Amino acid sequence: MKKIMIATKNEGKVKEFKQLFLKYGVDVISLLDMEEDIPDVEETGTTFEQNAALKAETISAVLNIPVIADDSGLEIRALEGRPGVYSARYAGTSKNDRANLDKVLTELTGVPDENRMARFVCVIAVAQPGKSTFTKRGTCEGKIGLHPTGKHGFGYDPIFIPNEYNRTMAQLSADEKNAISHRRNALSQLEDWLRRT
Ligand SMILES: O=c1[nH]c(=O)c2ncn([C@@H]3O[C@H](COP(=O)(O)OP(=O)(O)OP(=O)(O)O)[C@@H](O)[C@H]3O)c2[nH]1
Ligand SMILES: [Mg+2]
Repeated sequence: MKKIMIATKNEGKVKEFKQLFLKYGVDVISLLDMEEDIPDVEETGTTFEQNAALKAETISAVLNIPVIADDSGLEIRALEGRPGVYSARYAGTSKNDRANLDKVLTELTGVPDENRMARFVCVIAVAQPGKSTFTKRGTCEGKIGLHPTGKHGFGYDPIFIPNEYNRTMAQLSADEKNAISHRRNALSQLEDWLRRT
């Protein structure tokens, strides 16, 4: 089976990519599979595209193989797009999912349902030795609920209600999330590259 390295240490992303790549006959490996410890790539960019490219290119250069990376996050209209690229570390550098979503809910206290619009964004970068890096962006539109609900997924899934659903992303099964997610929508745009690789 073909193998692809994803430059991430996020278990939630790895699990989803493993399932999403199955239909392309690709086995996903990640930094969590590496024996030697690979230091975190500092996410110094101000856009998802910059950070995804930074992670993919850094790890591709270290391993000298093609690498893809995912930079993703939640953009909330009433918060002018925050937490955005800072989604993983919104409540501090310890990357605590629960603290992050509690901070969002606190900031949205008193904001009525119709003003709680949000979108998940996922940018996938592909870095290959000797070739130019390219990126693809997928989104998933929805709104922020009033309370965390559901136990599937990761991150902000318990407070994100996708459009046309009355359940949070964390109440959807893995298959249901993978059919509509920002990650699915970004990966779909890589199909040509996957066929050629
Ligand atoms: O509810 C969610 N469902 C999702 O599907 C999702 N995708 C991303 N996120 C949030 O955005 C951060 C990404 O930040 P991020 O791209 O820098 O990743 P990360 O730092 O966790 O891992 P790495 O890939 O950088 O190693 C994550 O930590 C999450 O908080 C999600 N939340
Ligand atoms: Mg990160």
